Amino acid sequence: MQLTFYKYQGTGNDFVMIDNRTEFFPKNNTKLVEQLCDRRFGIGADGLILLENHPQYDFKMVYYNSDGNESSMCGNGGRCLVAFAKQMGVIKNKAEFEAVDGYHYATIDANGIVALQMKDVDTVNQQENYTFLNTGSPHHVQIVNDLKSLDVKSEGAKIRYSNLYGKAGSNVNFVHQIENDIFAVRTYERGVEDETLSCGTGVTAVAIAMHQIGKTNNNIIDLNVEGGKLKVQFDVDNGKYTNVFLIGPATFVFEGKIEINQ
Ligand SMILES: N[C@@H](CCC[C@H](N)C(=O)O)C(=O)O
Repeated sequence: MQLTFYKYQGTGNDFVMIDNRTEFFPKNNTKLVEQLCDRRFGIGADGLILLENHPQYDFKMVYYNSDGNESSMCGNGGRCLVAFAKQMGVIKNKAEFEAVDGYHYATIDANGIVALQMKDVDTVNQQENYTFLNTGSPHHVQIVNDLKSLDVKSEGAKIRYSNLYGKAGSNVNFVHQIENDIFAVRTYERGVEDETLSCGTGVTAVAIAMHQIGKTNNNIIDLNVEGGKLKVQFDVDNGKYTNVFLIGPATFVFEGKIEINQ
């Protein structure tokens, strides 16, 4: 059977998009998702996303990591899915959708900049050398001295598989402060098991963590990632972060057809 796919990227975090409103896609076929995401034997991507119908909202998001497993929220994927839904004619300039972590609202402007509302955060676990929080996905956030030369894959894997996070593991973000409200971030992603060029829930976690530990007092924060630039803004009251928005480009790359055996 031939599968039509669309490839998107958000600051270099790339995704295979599939319009599954007719529910044709074999959702439990882990091997198939893994193969479609494979950069040598498939299309190549950090994750795969299904656009599905929703009874109440504009659409539903189903997200898989490149290892083929369905996972927790993907911020860049959510932003790319909004752009894809626009391309498919499902939405115009704003969207309401459901993802694994609940309801999301988003807007998309004429330049393809997507502002995606992320879940509220009211628990930030601050430790001496790191901060842990969940922004839809679990994130370890750690400030490092030499971000440029850090071996993110091996240092990230050590933390991801450490006793700290048990079987579920965590994504791991390494951070360097550039200015009061500007941070550089490199992320090791669980489920990709490598560094990716950007992680949306990751930079959201970094922005909130840096505010919570007093590295910045701004509520609009710039995040420089390997694949580009993102912005996170939020309201904060007594340690509770609300109206959290992840803002940045979501870009269509190409579309195609691929032969699959189910
Ligand atoms: N790339 C994502 C995060 C995707 C989920 C993550 N790999 C996990 O399994 O926790 C993002 O942009 O947020």
